[in-house]
Amino acid sequence: MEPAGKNELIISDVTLGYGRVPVIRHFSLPPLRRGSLTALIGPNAAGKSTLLRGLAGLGDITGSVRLDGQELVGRPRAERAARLGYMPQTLPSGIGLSVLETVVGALRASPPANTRTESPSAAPIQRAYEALAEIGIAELANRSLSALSGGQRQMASLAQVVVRRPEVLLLDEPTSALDLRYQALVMKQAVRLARQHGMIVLIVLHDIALAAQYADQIAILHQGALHDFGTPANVVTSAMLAAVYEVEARVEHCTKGTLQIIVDQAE
Ligand SMILES: Nc1ncnc2c1ncn2[C@@H]1O[C@H](COP(=O)(O)OP(=O)(O)OP(=O)(O)O)[C@@H](O)[C@H]1O
Repeated sequence: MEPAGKNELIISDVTLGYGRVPVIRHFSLPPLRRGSLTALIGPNAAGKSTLLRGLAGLGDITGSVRLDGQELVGRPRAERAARLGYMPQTLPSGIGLSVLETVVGALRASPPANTRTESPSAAPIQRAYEALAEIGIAELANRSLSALSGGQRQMASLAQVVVRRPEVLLLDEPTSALDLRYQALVMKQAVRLARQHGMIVLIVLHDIALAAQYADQIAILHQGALHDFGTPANVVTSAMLAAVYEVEARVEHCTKGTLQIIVDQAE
């Protein structure tokens, strides 16, 4: 029998915010398994970014975050960063550096915690090239990061996280600046990283249809608390959209588990 919490990320009773005011209050999720992709959705200012930052070790957090049964809250930032890869919503411009240099820099700053990589002994530059090729932007390797478009920079930022092969991927709106092709590419890569490398992927999305198409489960955050958690088919409902987003909308289920949300424009 597996020891308690093995292969799982368990978030329990987490509270955090800015100054004295908590944004996230007593937040818990059912265990997130290795190999799974969970979408975190919710309205603007619900606290999604705050939660991801707290999980990544940025900001004072109380409660418990256990990975493989080991408590992460209170552990040194570097240790957490090695196990949890975090892609922030606001991306650094990396002035003067090429995309490749920023990916090498990310790898050197926070080397993988273990050797669960295909080529653990490969040189950082080779690994960085591999990461860029893996997410489909090898042609950007020698471009200056600060000269990229918003979408290209988002892809480069993803490469900076993926290259480290963390056990947990925390991605804050990684598709917000991407066109349709790259949205699908990023979501497919996220699923692949979960399945092939046993990562636990937690990804903030505003596009509920995209979340429903790719996520194994969806967590809905509303005013700093968990509103619901479950499979897309179970949690994406007209009642949820009315309660959480305050919109009148229909949810139409299409083929292959996809869905369409039609918002009633009438005031
Ligand atoms: N640095 C900060 N200092 C003080 N308050 C903050 C800070 N960052 C965010 N907040 C507040 O915390 C709350 C949650 O913000 P957060 O960015 O986590 O929401 P979000 O769900 O990610 O929103 P969005 O979908 O708009 O990105 C908001 O009320 C916001 O004003």
